[in-house]
Amino acid sequence: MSEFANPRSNGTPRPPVDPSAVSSYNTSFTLKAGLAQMLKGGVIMDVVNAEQAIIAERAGACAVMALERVPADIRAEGGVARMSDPKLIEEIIDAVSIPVMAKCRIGHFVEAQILEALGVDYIDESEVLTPADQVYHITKHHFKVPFVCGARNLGEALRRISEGAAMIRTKGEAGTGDVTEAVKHIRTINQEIRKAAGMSDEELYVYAKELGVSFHLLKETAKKGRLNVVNFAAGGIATPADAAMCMQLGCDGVFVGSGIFLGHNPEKRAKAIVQAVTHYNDPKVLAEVSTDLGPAMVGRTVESLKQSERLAGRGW
Ligand SMILES: O=C(CO)[C@H](O)[C@H](O)COP(=O)(O)O
Repeated sequence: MSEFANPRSNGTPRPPVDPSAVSSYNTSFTLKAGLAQMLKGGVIMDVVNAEQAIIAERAGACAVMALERVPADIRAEGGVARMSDPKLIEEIIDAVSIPVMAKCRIGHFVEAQILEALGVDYIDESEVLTPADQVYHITKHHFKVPFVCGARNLGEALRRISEGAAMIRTKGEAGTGDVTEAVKHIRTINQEIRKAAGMSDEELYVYAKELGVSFHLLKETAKKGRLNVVNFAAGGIATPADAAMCMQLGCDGVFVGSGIFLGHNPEKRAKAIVQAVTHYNDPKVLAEVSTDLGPAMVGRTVESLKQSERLAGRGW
């Protein structure tokens, strides 16, 4: 046995690492993360059919998320939630010119392969669907299409980025219409980045171990003072004020799912939320766009949810 052989292998020599493959990983990640930068300052809206997708596009959404049921309905109906029917996704792709995202289950790399073959612009490996794997997330570097993933804290965000996620969204508690968890996750990530930014290398090594992340990625994040990919807010955003609050807390944009098409007057609310994200620092505009929208979705408070009903705990 050579001195470099792995004692646990069957003796077959491991192929040497191909440096060009490593650098193409990096190039492709840079491209995918750059693509996500183009969504900055925008609103991504959940839509369940082509008609809603057209409303979202006309309202100024920067992208749509194609799915069969918005999170509030997934929550209400229960059962196993899976990738949507390709027919629905194709109808939505045909209906709009803005990017179309679609969700696969956590760890379900075959659903991701199918979504990539359908030509979606982004895949969301989402805790809103029932996880397919209790241990592993998808190795997103293996795909050409960019992925967005949810995170509740800096550790989760950096682990997903290491796996190849080109965009992060705070998880919030989807389908509730209650913005508290989104706010908590945004604040947690911000606080943890600030903490890392004040650390020496020795301290960062220990913090990286504590968070379960790569020292180099943590150091890069600390130096930048932000994630190295865009971070959108998601989960429970139901009003223009919710959306503007997430932006003022430092997010690059927002996802709105249940809040638009389960509220009254979806067209007006969709436009109002887009305006609120654009003018998030202008209370006069926020007052104007918040006026006369009709009732927001009824929703549920996060506090009233049983542990088993919480979606944000899925993924690790
Ligand atoms: O899963 C999503 C992002 O990938 C949803 O778009 C978002 O989280 C929806 O949450 P809500 O219905 O509470 O707006």
